[in-house]
This record gives sequence, structure tokens and C-alpha cells, in this order.
Amino acid sequence: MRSTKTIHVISAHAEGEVGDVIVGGVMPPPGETIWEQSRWIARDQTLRNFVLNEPRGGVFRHVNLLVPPKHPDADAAFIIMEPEDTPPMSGSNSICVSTVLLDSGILPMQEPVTEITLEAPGGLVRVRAECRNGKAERIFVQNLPSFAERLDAKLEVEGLGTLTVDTAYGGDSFVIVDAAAMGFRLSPDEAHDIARLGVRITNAANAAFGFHHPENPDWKHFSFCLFAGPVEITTEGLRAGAAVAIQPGKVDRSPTGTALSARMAVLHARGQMTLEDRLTAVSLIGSTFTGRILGTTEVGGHPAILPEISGRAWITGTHQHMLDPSDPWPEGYRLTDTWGAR
Ligand SMILES: O=C(O)[C@H]1NCC[C@@H]1O
Repeated sequence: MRSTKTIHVISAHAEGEVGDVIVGGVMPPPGETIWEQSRWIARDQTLRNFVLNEPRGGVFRHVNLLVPPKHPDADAAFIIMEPEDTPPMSGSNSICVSTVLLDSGILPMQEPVTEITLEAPGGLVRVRAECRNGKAERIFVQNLPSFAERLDAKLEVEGLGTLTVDTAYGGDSFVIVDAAAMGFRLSPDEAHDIARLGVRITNAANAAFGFHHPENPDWKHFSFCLFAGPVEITTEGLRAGAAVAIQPGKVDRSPTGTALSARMAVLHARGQMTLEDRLTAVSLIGSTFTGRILGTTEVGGHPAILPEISGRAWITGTHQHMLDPSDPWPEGYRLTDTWGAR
């Protein structure tokens, strides 16, 4: 056996969505801040290609690189690599990272509750983990300040006509469409159509509006399209289906923590969700994240909420990714049969 790289990974999923964690074998990238380091990873592409492309990755995989924190309050920091983007924050990935840090012993666990602070590229996120018998059973993440951007905007999508959409930020940028108005019940058999249409809607919103974050001028595009199900009132709070199309064309298996945060910001802006409410988002595979609004704030003078999301993650294995120097595809490859719903 010979290898010019050995990258140590603990694999995990959060409510169905894969979020692997690189725990060794990669030096921290250059940059004064975690955001700058994440921009370096996004520009350089070498690590992204190595772990995300086939034969080591696939379109379903997200990979997180642990790096030493820059902020004095942070216990750990991570850079998120998604199929096409290297985003400010991610709900499922932050839940996977927290679970791997605690369940594998990288950070000490205290039962019944462990509190840690993580530094995501977009900022600090406080994490509370409910822990029992050495397992972080539920992770609560205080996500980045989230805000509604446009409400009831008109968006022309070729072949679909004029759609009424909301746009919002929940740690990442969303176009939000009404699932029922698009003809979806949000059942698993609709995944391919949701992926395909979602990418068209995201691309149309990028062409028509572009995204603007008042404090992060680098994040200029919409990453995702959320197909939002109707909000039902149950004895346990509010409940709604959620399916998120991820570039280049797949559906999040989890209910998407950033989407839940974005949706809570929109519901709050419309006066349809208060600080007393809980909103449970249900994914196409029936998994759930639950959210609440901890308070209100401002982002660059824009009204925003402080969201908390919670969900569960499980470790699925460990890998040592290697590169034989004679491998003709050191950066791997992507083909459109699986890389993007057509
Ligand atoms: O939960 C989330 O926010 C994420 N899931 C995969 C894509 C998003 O970043």
C-alpha cells in the first residue's frame, strides 16, 4: 500500500443527510478568519474534489473539515463542503460535526447536557447537546441570525410562468415556494421532480434578483430552493413538510436546518410565528428538525431572528481516504447521470 495523502474521516448523518467530518490528515488552509479559510478551500478546489467527487464522494455527500478555532470563545471550528458550495453555515452539517466531536471523544462530553461553541465560516454557533450513555442524543444549535429578504416577490421561471416566492437567509440563502401551489404533496416519490424544478427556480432567482447579505458581501447567490408545506397546528406545536433542492440537483434527506431558520424568519416577519411557538419541519423521508425563535435582532439594520434548531445525528463509520500516486484521477470525476437531476 502507498499513498501521497491519508485523510481521516468519521462519517455521520443528521436525520438522513450525510455530513462526514475530516478529523485528521489535512493541514488548516491559509486565512485570518474561518470565512477566509473557507474561501481558500472554495477557490482551490483540491480538497473539495478529492473528498466530494467520485470515487470517494458522490452528490449525496457533504464533508466538513475541522480546523483550529480563531475565536477565543470557540471550542472547535469547521469548514463545510457541499456538492457545489462552501457555505457560511449548515444545520445538518453542524449537527453531524457536534455529534462526531462528542461521540468520538474529540471534545469531552458531560451528561446529561454538554454545551460547546462552534465557529462556522459564517460565525459562532452555540450548541447544547443532550447526552446519555456516551451518546449525544439531540443537538440544539443556535443558528446564525436569520432574516426574510423578499416577501411575495414575482419570479418568472421559463416553462413554469410567474411564481410567487419569498427569499430569506437562515445561515444560507433560500428561494421559498409554496409546495402545494407547485403541485407537490411532499411525498418521497416526488424527490426527482423537486430536485429538478428546485434547481431551475434557484437559477431563475439568481438571474433575476441575486442574493444580498448586508454583512457578508461575498455571499451573493441563492444556494437552495425550499418547497414549503402548509403549516399545521398540532398539540405539539406547528408542523410543516420541507423539501430542499440542493445544487446541482438533489433533495436534502434531512429537513434542512438553514431552511427551517429561513422559514421561521419569514413566518415571524408575517406575524405567523411568535417566540412561544415551536415549528417542526418534516423531510421527504419523515425525519424532523424542530425550531424555535430565541429572540430578535438586526443584521445590517434589517430585522432578523435568532433561531434555534434541533435534531439528531449518528456516526456511520470511519474512513481513511488515500491517493495512490499512479491513480490517473487524483481529483476524481463527476458525470451528469448522478451529478444533478435532469
Ligand atoms: O440542514 C442544512 O442546513 C443543510 N443540509 C444540507 C444542505 C444544508 O446546508
